[in-house]
Amino acid sequence: MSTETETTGAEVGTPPPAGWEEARSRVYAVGLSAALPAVARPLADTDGHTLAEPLTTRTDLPAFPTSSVDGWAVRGAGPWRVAGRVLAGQTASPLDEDGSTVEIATGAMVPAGTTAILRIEESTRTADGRVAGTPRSQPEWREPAEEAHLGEELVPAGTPVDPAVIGLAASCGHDTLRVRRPPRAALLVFGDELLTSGPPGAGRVRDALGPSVPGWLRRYGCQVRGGDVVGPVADTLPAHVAALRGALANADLVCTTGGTMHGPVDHLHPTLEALGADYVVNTVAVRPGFPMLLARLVDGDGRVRFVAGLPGNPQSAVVALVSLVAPLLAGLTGRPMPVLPQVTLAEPVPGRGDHTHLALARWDRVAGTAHPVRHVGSAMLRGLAGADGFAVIRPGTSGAAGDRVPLVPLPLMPGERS
Ligand SMILES: Nc1nc2c(c(=O)[nH]1)N[C@H]1C(S)=C(S)[C@@H](COP(=O)(O)OP(=O)(O)OC[C@H]3O[C@@H](n4cnc5c(N)ncnc54)[C@H](O)[C@@H]3O)O[C@H]1N2
Ligand code: MOO
Repeated sequence: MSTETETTGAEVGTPPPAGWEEARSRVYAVGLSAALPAVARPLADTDGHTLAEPLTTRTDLPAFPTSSVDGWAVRGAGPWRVAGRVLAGQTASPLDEDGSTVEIATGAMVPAGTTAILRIEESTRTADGRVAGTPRSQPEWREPAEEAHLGEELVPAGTPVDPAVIGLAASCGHDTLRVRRPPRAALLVFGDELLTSGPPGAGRVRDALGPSVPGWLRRYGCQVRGGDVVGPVADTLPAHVAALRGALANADLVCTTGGTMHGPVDHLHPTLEALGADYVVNTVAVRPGFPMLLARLVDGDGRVRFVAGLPGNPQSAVVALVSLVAPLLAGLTGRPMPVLPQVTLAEPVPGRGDHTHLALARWDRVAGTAHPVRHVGSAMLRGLAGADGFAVIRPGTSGAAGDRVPLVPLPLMPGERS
């Protein structure tokens, strides 16, 4: 296996851990260079995809002068003689004579020659059947190109496609969009000590990651199918190699949990070596989560897939997701590198020496403050379940109340937490 940095001397062949920010940018750049192919998809099938090119409008928006009320399109001074009717969806004949009007529906094309539109509820009829009333002074129709000009860029490439983008694309004439699909992810859980049901005890713990990591991956926009979650995989090298080979068949990204260190039954590194992977990042100077890694495999036909090694301690596994997997997925889908919000620490947070400290915190978005939570050991999940993200305490510093620091958010959905 190739390693891209020099050795420390302490352990020949082992590169020093990457700095946390350096690891994130390296992973993002490698993801972007392996971005998923751009494909044309029918509009209704693009939710959750990413725009591979800017969204531009195929017409002026609106494409024609459009009535914004039900009423009378009039020409000149009233009362007006009724010359016909124009409904939404029809092309309107011009109003040729002063003193004439056509009944007009909301959304209908405004006839050429119209000087005003009179709302239906503000109109009356004269004894001889003509229309009378005083049109409001402000225009009651939308001018062509009021919203956008033909060819104008409305949304940049790299934007996640959501219902608002889909609606906009439809309204300006698109049948398909060029998009990158959601990455497909798989999960392998390593550890013979793991139970998949019932309470822990007698040296065994419940697998907390098999049931939870797919939900985080989906919240980051991945597709994870039921059959893509495998484990616990037996703690032998052949079982690991077979499981990883199988998972890589259909996935852009395989996450593994546990086995990242060099204990007697930690097989991840030899497995990666057996499959010919190379490291993008191998350990990161962050606590918790230090042994996290990202490796890359390139097929004979040039297809690139990634393996994210999440440490076995459950909170550390989530730290690896927010630290490495999130920027990788942004790169793979051609989205921008996630920008971290700045928050004000509400309480002091200790540093972790030369390492970045990711400290679980509740984020008060209104006040812009981060409040450290309790129960934050790397083997614990209690603090995580009440947190919104991790406050970032830079190497060689500690956080004092009032300090401004970045926060890495958990990919929670609206309505989750407060
Ligand atoms: N000699 C050293 N030992 C360890 C070091 C070190 O620097 N030197 N680092 C520690 C750190 S930091 C972490 S994090 C862990 C990472 O270990 P692995 O990724 O190899 O994970 P395991 O050894 O398989 O498991 C660690 C821990 O987590 C529990 N675990 C594993 N999978 C799950 C799961 N799916 N659900 C719940 N709990 C899980 C496992 O039972 C262990 O308790 O290494 C330290 N050791
Ligand atoms: O860094 Mo380990 O990931 O402390 O638990």
